[in-house]
Amino acid sequence: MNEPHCRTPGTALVVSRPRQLMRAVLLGALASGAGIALLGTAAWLLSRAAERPPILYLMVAIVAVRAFGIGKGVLRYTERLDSHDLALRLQTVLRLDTWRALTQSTWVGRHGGDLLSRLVNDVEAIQDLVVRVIVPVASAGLVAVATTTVITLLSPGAGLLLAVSVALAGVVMPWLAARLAARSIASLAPLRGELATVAAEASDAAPDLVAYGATDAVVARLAAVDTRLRRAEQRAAWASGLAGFGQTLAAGVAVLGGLLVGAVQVFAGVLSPVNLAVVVLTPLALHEVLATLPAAALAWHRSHSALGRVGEVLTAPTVGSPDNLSVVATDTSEVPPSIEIADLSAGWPGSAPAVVGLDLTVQAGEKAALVGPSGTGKTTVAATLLGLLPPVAGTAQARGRLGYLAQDAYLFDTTVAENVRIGRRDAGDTDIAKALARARVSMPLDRLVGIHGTQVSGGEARRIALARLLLGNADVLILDEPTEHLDAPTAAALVDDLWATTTDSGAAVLVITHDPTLAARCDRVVSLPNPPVSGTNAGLNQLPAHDTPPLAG
Ligand SMILES: Nc1ncnc2c1ncn2[C@@H]1O[C@H](COP(=O)(O)OP(=O)(O)OP(=O)(O)O)[C@@H](O)[C@H]1O
Repeated sequence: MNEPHCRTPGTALVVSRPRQLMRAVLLGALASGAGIALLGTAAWLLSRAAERPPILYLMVAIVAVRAFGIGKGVLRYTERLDSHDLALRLQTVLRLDTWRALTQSTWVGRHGGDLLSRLVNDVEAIQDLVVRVIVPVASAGLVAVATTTVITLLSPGAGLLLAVSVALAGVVMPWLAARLAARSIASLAPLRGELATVAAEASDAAPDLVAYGATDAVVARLAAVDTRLRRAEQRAAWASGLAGFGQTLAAGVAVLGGLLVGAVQVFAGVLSPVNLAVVVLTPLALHEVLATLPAAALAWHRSHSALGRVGEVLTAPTVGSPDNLSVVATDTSEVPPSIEIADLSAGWPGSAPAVVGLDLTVQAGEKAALVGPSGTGKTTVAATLLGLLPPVAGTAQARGRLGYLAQDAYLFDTTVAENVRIGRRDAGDTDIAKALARARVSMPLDRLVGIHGTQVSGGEARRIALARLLLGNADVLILDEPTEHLDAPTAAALVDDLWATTTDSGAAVLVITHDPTLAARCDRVVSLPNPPVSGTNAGLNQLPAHDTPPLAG
């Protein structure tokens, strides 16, 4: 079945399956109705049985009590199946849409590390929209109308009192709970995100914090966020407790009022004593159903804020997109691999371009070095070539099978072999071992690297990432600091191998580096000057390798 992949938040999906939603509401109403009817019929049966009629007069009621008792459970179970199915579908579509939106933009990078944990919580909170808000509220509304109608038919006065108590317990109290807890609920998800960020940061930075004796400050920060979160939760709990108290009062009014009004009617001879039990006890069961509504009102607030935040991500302007990759995958037996950058201005959203007016062509079999002081935009050029950033002006295009060695290449918490296999999913262990050997890694394939590669050295991590790249048989290579963290002999040997491989295959290679020795081994060096205050990169230099300028950083 095709789910709609709209870029509007998930309410559209709920509405897009109206039949399933209506079925869940109806089943919910029937389940609650069966519970209320069970109490009403049982009340009637007990009162009538006290009059000692022939047993046959009670048979229908006895069977009805059993049917309502069994039906209540079966109907509730089927309602849960239906509503959870709808909620999980909603979650799946939202997760996919959110993931797609995140992969198509630099949204995460621009909004801090808590965004991901907040988004996970938010998408989960949206599930409540169906399970805890729409279905319980709509089904409670239906049974409230039906029960009040039945009681009004038996005793108009008791029916009126019941209607007032329903309005109090089903509308006023949930509204009050939501109003009192609105601010705390809005702050819950951001606070949970903040707590997750501080905890993750504390764990990642643990060695530095211990070394600088800064653990107390981080623990204090954790405790402060935890305290704010606990207070917000307490305020929300207090509001729903108050609403629960109001609901109990409303239920008491319905029962005692029904007893008084009903008793008067019994004495007046307009209500049978048997029906008095029904008029008095049935409202109790109805109020049990209404008791879930303050929680529904709080869940609505939570889901509503969550939908707002997820919607913000879904409707954020796309910044960079793998779908718009500036890489043209071509059959390089017909068109040689190349990198072509013309009059490129590149930069990050919200900032002035880091690079202005860059022209650079790397032909097949050629190696060019992109150098320049730290922060001058070398990695930004690579991100633009990869299609992660749209060019601010000009063009940047890679033609061929692109391989990228990122400056901070990610290592997954698995084995060396699995980290390398990402370069080519169908590669066997022999190919992986060869790629590792070419990248000068001498580790068992099944060696675990730890979270973010924490169980290997910086140089080993770099070489594992390089092996991943080599496995992919790319013919356009962008290497961001390939010799970083390596000692001089290892770096030299690794570059020898890399050069031999890429020269044989006729690859176009762009090396981003601060290493003058590596830059000197390239055919050409393009130097990025410090970013201009205004105007263009007039000082952009293309020098032969032996004229490499002194590099900063
Ligand atoms: N994700 C990002 N969002 C916003 N700005 C960024 C981002 N990454 C880098 N920048 C900014 O863009 C500019 C260029 O950064 P870039 O990483 O391209 O420089 P670089 O020349 O590669 O530096 P280095 O040699 O230190 O790696 C810098 O001012 C940097 O602060």
